[in-house]
Amino acid sequence: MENSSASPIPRFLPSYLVVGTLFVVLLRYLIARYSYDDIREKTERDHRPPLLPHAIPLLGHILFDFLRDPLQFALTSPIFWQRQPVRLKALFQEVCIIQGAQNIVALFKQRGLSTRFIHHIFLSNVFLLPNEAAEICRRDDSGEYFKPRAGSTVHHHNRIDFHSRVIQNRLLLGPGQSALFGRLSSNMTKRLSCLPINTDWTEISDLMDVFKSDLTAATIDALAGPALVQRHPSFARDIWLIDSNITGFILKKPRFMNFQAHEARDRAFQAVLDWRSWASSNFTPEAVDEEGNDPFWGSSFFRERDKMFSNMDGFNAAAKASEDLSFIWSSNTNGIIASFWITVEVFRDSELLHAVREEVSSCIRDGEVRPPSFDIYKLMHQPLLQAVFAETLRLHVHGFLVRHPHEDRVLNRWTIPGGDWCIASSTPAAMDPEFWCTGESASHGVNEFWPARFLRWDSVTNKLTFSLAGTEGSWVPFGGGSHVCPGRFFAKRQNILTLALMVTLYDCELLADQESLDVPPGTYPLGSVSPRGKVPVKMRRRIVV
Ligand code: HEM
Repeated sequence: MENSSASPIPRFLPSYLVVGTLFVVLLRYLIARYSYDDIREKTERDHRPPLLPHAIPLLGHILFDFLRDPLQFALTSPIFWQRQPVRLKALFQEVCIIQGAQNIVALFKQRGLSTRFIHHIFLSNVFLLPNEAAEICRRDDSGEYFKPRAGSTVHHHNRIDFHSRVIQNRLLLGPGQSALFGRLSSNMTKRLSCLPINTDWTEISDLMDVFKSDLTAATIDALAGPALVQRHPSFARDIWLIDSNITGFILKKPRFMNFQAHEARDRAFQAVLDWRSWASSNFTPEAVDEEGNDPFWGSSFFRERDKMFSNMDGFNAAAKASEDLSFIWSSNTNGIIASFWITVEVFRDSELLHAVREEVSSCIRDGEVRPPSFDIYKLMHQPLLQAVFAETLRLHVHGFLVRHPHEDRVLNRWTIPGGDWCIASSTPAAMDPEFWCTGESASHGVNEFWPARFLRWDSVTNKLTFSLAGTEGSWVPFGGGSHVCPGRFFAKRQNILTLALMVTLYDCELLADQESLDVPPGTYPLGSVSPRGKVPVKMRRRIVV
């Protein structure tokens, strides 16, 4: 019989190894915990944010809860509720969580922090950017300003970040804005006043359908002209099928696991490819109107982008279609879902609805009620309407604002190491009761829709005024700094005009239960968050005199 005591490995060794490893892990954790508390208490400048203690040496923090439900994690994890920056180690990479309103403001003030990698992920994984063009984007380290970043060797014509922002800003913030906004207003008025609803109550199985079809088509027509949707009637629907599967695309879920979404993306991609080819072959310089737009490309924006991409290396027809599809998706997703919420929030509170209708009707031009024509400037400056818009975004927009500094950056008293990813979440900022539930809003919980958080009584004019003063770093639905959303004015107009049209033209009663309106579990927050379920309503046309 074999004697077990003859084994070369002593019997007690495995237990020693286990105990020893546990001891080292615990010791590391305690040291990290100690240095975290120590650094937290120091107030001098030039300190790296404390590294959150982690037990597993190489792997660092494995945030299973984050991966399972990122929005819930941002709402509840102490990591996001520190009011000061902290560092995490995830595999070999350090990540800085920037938090505390002043630190978020300081992050926005930094110049030249790249966000291009986010666009890359979306373009390559979701919108099928071909490899050659993706490589040009990946290599562009020249930054978004006219003067390229020191040390960058990228050719001027390949500076995609810079060139695309110039053209984008011209459309959304510069001379293209007034014609774009005019087209948006008239398309929205036409589409929303013709919903198949008469003066009897009509049940609609999901109010969101109105937004995903009619309002989406109005928005696409305003940007790209009517030909895209006319030639491809399923385009608006396909955009939303892509949207509801966006994380699957980002994570590269294979086609057999995501068949319907892949089919929708193929169709949407082919639609843009076809529309671009049609616009390019039919365009003539004589078709350009006095504002620089033409009926083929819909606006000078897509025409100028076409020229810009043609000057770049590696951009064939497929690459151009991928970029345009990505832009069309991003100009619809957040704004349309927010427009849905602003409408729901007002229709479900009869007192608020009454007050909103009063403001809206004061902006209808005399005698122009069928369909209503608004004094848009006046409409956009109504205090309650602006407060309702701001509160809608506070409650329903959740996202991570990501930046990648190449070199060390100083944010107030913290030094952020170059090369670390910086992540700020709009969620704790928007949901902090210590900020939002004070003064006259003290009795209104942070989850309550309470637009008065943004209203002040002006004792000089004796009028209510809307104000965002003091909310810097706390109200950040559009991000901030040089990467702040360029579509914010477009979104404001789209939201407030939607609300004005809906409350003027229709009565609407919500039939949905609270659960359908809740945030869906497992939400990856990428901006405006859709409701969990369908939102049935009954609607009827109002008799507008
Ligand atoms: C309620 C509606 C919207 C919300 C909540 C929203 C939110 C955002 C946020 C958070 C960012 C990133 C900002 C940052 O990193 O600091 C962003 C970027 C962007 N948004 Fe919006 N957005 C909205 C509507 C729109 C619309 C309507 C358009 C176009 C018509 C648009 C076009 C863009 C573009 C092109 C960028 C990239 C800017 C850059 O990287 O420089 N957005 N948006």
